Amino acid sequence: MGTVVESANQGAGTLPTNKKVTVIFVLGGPGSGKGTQCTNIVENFGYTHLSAGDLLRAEIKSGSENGTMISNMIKEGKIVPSEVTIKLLQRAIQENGNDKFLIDGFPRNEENRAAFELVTGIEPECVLFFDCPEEEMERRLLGRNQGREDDNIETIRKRFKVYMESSLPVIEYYNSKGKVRKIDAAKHVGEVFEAVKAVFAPADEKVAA
Ligand SMILES: Nc1ncnc2c1ncn2[C@@H]1O[C@H](COP(=O)(O)OP(=O)(O)OP(=O)(O)O)[C@@H](O)[C@H]1O
Ligand SMILES: Nc1ccn([C@@H]2O[C@H](COP(=O)(O)O)[C@@H](O)[C@H]2O)c(=O)n1
Ligand SMILES: [Mg+2]
Repeated sequence: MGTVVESANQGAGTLPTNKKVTVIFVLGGPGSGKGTQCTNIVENFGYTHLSAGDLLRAEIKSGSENGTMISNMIKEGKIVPSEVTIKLLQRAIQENGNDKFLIDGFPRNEENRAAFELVTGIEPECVLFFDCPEEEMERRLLGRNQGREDDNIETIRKRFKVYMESSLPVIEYYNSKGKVRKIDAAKHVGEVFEAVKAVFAPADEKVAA
């Protein structure tokens, strides 16, 4: 498994205001544990976590003119038009003092991927892929209990279908570019994080540990 080495240019992108940032995309099926592991990465490696789903849910709560459309899409497990999600991500990056971001749950389809690259010029440093069997993801989502409107069996099945048809091809695209770091996400949280740490910790630190 490769390591994440911060460098001046590789994997960094420049936003319109010339803010130079390092971005890691965090992908995997619904309930694979992306948010859980991002919290661990933030605490240990100084990244800022941006969840596309959380930004969309906050946009609904803010009373935005797009709120009803976003809410309907989420209830149906569908992917919101890229321009909406990218604007939210761009704003969050610009407003944050950090220059290292975990972008969780994005890009979700080819349109997300291509539009983000075109608008921001950002290429991810790497893609963390949380690989988990569907039956385990279903069990986790049904037990999550966070009041999410899409954590019901009907919507969960739609989300799995969208994941298989639209999101997996994006992971395959990055895999073909050698950017994917695949993690077995079916294990316990602590074990999954051990595998995540191996991606982030530079090789010399691993030897010293
Ligand atoms: N390795 C794990 N083993 C068991 N339960 C887990 C594990 N990782 C996360 N969970 C639990 O599974 C549920 C889903 O986790 P999480 O919210 O991190 O997934 P996610 O990939 O962000 O999902 P979504 O795509 O729906 O946002 C949560 O209740 C979380 O506590
Ligand atoms: N790039 C994205 C990300 C998410 N959505 C919508 O939000 C829902 C929840 O996303 P989570 O990552 O929090 O599970 C998702 O099912 C989509 O409806 C999106 O449209 N585009
Ligand atoms: Mg999540």
